[in-house]
Amino acid sequence: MKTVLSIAGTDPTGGAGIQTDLKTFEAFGVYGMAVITVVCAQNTTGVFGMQPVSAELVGKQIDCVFDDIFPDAVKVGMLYDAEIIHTVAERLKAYHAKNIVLDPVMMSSSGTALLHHDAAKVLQEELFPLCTLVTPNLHEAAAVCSHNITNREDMEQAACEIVGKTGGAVLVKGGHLADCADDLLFDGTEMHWLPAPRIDNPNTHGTGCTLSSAIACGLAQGMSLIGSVKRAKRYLTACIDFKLALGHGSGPLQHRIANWENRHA
Ligand SMILES: Nc1ncnc2c1ncn2[C@@H]1O[C@H](COP(=O)(O)OP(=O)(O)O)[C@@H](O)[C@H]1O
Ligand SMILES: Cc1ncc(COP(=O)(O)OP(=O)(O)O)c(N)n1
Repeated sequence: MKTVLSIAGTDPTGGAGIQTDLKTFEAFGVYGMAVITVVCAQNTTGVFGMQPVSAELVGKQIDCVFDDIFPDAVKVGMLYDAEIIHTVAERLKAYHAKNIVLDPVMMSSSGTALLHHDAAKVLQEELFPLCTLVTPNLHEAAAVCSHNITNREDMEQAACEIVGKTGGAVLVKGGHLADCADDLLFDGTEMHWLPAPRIDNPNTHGTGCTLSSAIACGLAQGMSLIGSVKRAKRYLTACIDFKLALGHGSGPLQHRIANWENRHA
């Protein structure tokens, strides 16, 4: 049995964070584990409160996992502050964790900051270099590169800049592009565009969490990086296209989809 660990925050309505990560792990048939970094009071309409877990307890949770069931891949999501980032980076390094996929969560779609303003630098300096893949959306990539990213040309430039800083691979997600949902994978050698039509669906809460978790599953299962990303994108597109309608805001995704493997992204 392949095992995947998510280190992330929570969403009691199940749309984002740990809850959606575990649903994704289940859909891919891997054994899912979870270390909680911050408890969030959030739903489809917004974020109403956050209580970080102490960095010490985050570290102990990670020890409990790695000392007992060593994960084949790790997905890292919301980390909240510099102290938690530092602890997570220190532990992942000490355990020689493999196949680390980082979704550098900074802001909710409703506009709430999910990362302290002084922590983005620590994230880049301490965690990015440990990762197999970093998956910023356009806003997160812009924060890392310090310039706006609004089109495919900007995305290619940002991908080069981010790989130049980290040495690992980057997936710049195009979910916030105006007319399509094309993502760009750059591994330092080749650029791979993953084209996808923009699906007319306001319910896209947790798309970034789902995508990064699905990629981690592929890596855990021994797939190549490009193979894992393409399969994850196909799965995510099917989840969005199901058009589940729950809640009063930007709703969550459906995770149990029949025959999604046979669909084009
Ligand atoms: N309306 C949509 N139609 C199709 N794919 C989408 C749509 N919205 C987002 N995606 C895809 O969901 C994934 C997450 O994208 P994005 O929204 O950019 O990240 P985040 O959730 O981190 O803000 C990407 O693969 C993106 O292309
Ligand atoms: C606990 C937690 N983690 C991450 C997010 C953000 O989710 P993401 O899939 O990156 O994007 P949106 O749902 O904001 O479009 C979150 N809200 N909570």
